[in-house]
Amino acid sequence: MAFGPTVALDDVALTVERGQVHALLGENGSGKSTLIKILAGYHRPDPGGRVLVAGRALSFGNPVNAASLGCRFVHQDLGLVDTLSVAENLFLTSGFPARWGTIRWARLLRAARDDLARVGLDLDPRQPVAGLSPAVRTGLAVARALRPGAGNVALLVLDEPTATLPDDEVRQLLATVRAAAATGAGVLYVTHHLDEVFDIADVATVLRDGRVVASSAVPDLTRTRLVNQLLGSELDEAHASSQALPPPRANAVLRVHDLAAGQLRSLSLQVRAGELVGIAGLTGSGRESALAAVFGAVHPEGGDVLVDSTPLRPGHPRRAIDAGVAYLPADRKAHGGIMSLPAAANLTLPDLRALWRPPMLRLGAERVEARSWFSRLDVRPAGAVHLPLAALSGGNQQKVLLAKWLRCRPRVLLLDEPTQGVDIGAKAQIHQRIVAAADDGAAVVVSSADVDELVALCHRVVVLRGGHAVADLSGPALSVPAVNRAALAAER
Ligand SMILES: Nc1ncnc2c1ncn2[C@@H]1O[C@H](COP(=O)(O)OP(=O)(O)OP(=O)(O)O)[C@@H](O)[C@H]1O
Repeated sequence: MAFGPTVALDDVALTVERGQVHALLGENGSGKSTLIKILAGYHRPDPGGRVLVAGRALSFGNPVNAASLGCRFVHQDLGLVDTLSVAENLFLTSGFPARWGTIRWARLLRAARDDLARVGLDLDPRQPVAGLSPAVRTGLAVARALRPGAGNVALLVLDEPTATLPDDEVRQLLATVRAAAATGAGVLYVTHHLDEVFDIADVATVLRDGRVVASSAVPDLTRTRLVNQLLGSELDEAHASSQALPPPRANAVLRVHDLAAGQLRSLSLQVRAGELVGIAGLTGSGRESALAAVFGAVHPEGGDVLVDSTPLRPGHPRRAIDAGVAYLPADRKAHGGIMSLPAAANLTLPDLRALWRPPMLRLGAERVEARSWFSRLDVRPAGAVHLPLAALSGGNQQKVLLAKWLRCRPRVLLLDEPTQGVDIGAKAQIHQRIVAAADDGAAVVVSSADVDELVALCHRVVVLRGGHAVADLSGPALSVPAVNRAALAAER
């Protein structure tokens, strides 16, 4: 299957067995999403290929046929309705049990309990979805996909279900995935996390440049072998992420005092020029809203933010940008970029001054600049600056959005989940760029569910729990177990 000159998939063959978890891995842009979109009936591949589901041929470009053959998909966007209950969400796609035009609630609740038990979820089906943790929400989407009322399930496809989940929630979700395979469905599981492959997968297939480079039984694999299959060369993973950090300067650039927003009750923080500070915490700890509140993307309920001793006006992101603050949000599709605009335009959007020759924007110069950032962050395909952002793979979109803020040479760089969806090689490149921005004098704050990432990347890590900072770890006290201990300790 090709998009113009880009061959996204080339002669791909794989078999997912019933009752097994089959991991699908590959660098950003290697073709994973394209394969899933073909299975889901979204893309029609070039003639010649075929897909059999439980022995029956899939009719390409036809989502209804994919569903009737028993293919189910849990995409990164889970498609849950927050204002409805767990039970109502379960029945949304398959229809509610009804008699004489009235919903039979008792029957619905009974069936919902069975659906939840099938994937090991201990939930009250009457509770609203809005209050559920991300892992439980994903588990609920899995339970919905496996509902017997929705027909026989032959294949369950999960697209990076753990991309931004904290460790303890990943464990919870993996148990749900195991339970899903135990129901007899074949599970195709897309991930960038190698640990998960060894935790739950029976088989791992690796794509590179649209081709299958290896398909191995997981017991026959080692981590090094898998990394080599992914990257096509040796990569010293430890070296890639843990690097000697340049020391921070003396002057505090960012001062946050008693900030409150959403689940964040009180955050006070000083970040010096050249300093990399991590923010850790479980779902609900206040971590998710912390950086958005500092930037003003959400209106804080209280507190002050100062950049170089000048207070920012709360809830006014444009003022924050003018003061030299850059913010990469966690949800790149909703808030991070404009998917329909070319990648080059996304890159230059926050600061067009150098490209503006009234009454025209110098589009040629914009492309030249975008190409140079593409090469610095190894965005692929290298010549794709003119393509809409939506046409880049997820990990490459993330690199473009990071480049957009690095280009502004911010005084304060706020990064929410900066390496979500990026492959292990690209993660190391992104870390190097973030360290370079700090070395250039930026005060950097990184919020991430990935504690390994924070410990490898930051001078110190502030741990949030119950909306408050409960630990500030640095030097020898900074380690993955220490951060996890602080994040998990009993609520105050
Ligand atoms: N609609 C499209 N138009 C043009 N090119 C596309 C389109 N969709 C995908 N591509 C290209 O096809 C290739 C494969 O992309 P795909 O999204 O399948 O990668 P992926 O393995 O899912 O990557 P990631 O891990 O970053 O999500 C990439 O080079 C991508 O830019």
